[in-house]
Amino acid sequence: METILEMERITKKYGQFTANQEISFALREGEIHAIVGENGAGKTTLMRILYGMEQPTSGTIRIHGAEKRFANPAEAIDSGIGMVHQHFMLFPSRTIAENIVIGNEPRKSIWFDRKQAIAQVGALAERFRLPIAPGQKVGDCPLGTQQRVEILKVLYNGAKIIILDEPTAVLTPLEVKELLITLRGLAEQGKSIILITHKLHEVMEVADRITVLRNGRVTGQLEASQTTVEEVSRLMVGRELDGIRRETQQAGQPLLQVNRLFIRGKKGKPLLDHVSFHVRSGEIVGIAGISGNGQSELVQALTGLLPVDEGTVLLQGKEITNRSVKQIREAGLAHIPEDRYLWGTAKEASVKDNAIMGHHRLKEFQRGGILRQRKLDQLVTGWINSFAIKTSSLANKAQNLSGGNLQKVIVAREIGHATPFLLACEPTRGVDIGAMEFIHQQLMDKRNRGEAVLLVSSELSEIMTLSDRILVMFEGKVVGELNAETATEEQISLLMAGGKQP
Ligand SMILES: Nc1ncnc2c1ncn2[C@@H]1O[C@H](COP(=O)(O)OP(=O)(O)OP(=O)(O)O)[C@@H](O)[C@H]1O
Repeated sequence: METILEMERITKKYGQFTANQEISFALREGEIHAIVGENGAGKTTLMRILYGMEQPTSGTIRIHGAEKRFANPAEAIDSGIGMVHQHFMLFPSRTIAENIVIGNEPRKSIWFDRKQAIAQVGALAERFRLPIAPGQKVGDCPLGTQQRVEILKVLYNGAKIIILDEPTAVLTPLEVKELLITLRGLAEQGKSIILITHKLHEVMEVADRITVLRNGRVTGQLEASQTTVEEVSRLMVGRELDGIRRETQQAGQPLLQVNRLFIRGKKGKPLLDHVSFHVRSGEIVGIAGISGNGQSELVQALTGLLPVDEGTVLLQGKEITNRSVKQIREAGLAHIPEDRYLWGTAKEASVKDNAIMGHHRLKEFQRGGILRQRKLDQLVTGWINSFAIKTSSLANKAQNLSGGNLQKVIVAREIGHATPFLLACEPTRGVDIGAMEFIHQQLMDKRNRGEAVLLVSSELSEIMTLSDRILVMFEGKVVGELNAETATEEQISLLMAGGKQP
């Protein structure tokens, strides 16, 4: 296979900090090349340089042997590079076809030629075997379809090299399978794919080669068929992973009691349909379900972000139904939100301010109405060390942190104070395997201390590893409860898809 892209000795410095250190990387035509590495290893930085979003401090990019410099993404696109971002950049009120052709629309004299756009997009989708309905509104499509639209957009613009940044993070297990098949199909048709991901099993399934980054440097370049998940994770993390320690433990009294919660929906169907369950002290209860089946509404109802129409929520015996977020937190609830950017952080604020948010009101951190800065610095520095959060300083803006490191700030903030109850939503989304194991152990320790955790996750493996009991949600209802020790992935998947418990 011919080499299409070479990145040679790329270095990127932000002030004193080196995000990429002499990284060399070659991509062959028709290959899927995974780039893996811990949070903050420099994967996204390298791709932003390739896509013209950042300029390297030094180093060379060549395409088909010719040296290139991309001042902006438009220049990278002109050279056949496309990027599918983690957060989709689509117009929800526009159709699939309009989203794909935007910026390069077919025209009949000066007017947008809608018919032609639909025909072109339809033909493109067929050629690359990406099923979509060109006339459908993007806002009505599930995330898996929206991602296909992003891929088609990149193909429409003539990309030969396609960069995908954590593409499976938001997908259901079935959508993940479909995406991996799509990627193989694209590679077979000669496209070269760079895949950034933390999911090593997916890497093993789909990639031809793997480049491992650690602290901004390349620590390994491997053929996927000749390596193992264990070897790759050792190169990523620099040590063997331990596995998590679960103590046998008798669950105690119910800490959270949810009784017949009901939220009316706009289209007649309830968003939550008389949901009842409890979580006892010393227990992790997992909620499994395909996203969009009421999990988000349940979480928002429990945390005071969405009012409920009927039913009650009790925390440590005290009613918290329809109370304010502040009141609910004061009653003993901590919350790792599912979307770290929307609910979890203030991007413009410092790492320290983000880490103490919500806790700044605690008496121990105030004296005479003034924050005890030194004490707070000590607290946050302790978290930065124990969670291995990569940041240049406490004053660094949250938006400068890599996605996984920002997630660790949120987890530290919500676990750092031993609240009796934790609602953990997608707690390891976007974090590397070392950090994932660390966060899992923190959740388990919380349970082992006799506190309680409600875990909402789209990762079945996470639910199965951590939970004592598993509840499955479908169409706003809890449709099954399983003992995690005996439950199988097949049983849970069946319930998630609306099947009956055998
Ligand atoms: N604009 C910036 N200013 C200062 N530091 C930055 C900036 N952008 C990135 N960094 C730092 O560079 C390092 C590499 O970040 P990058 O986003 O490339 O990591 P990553 O490997 O993609 O991590 P993740 O898996 O968490 O997404 C991080 O420590 C990050 O804080």
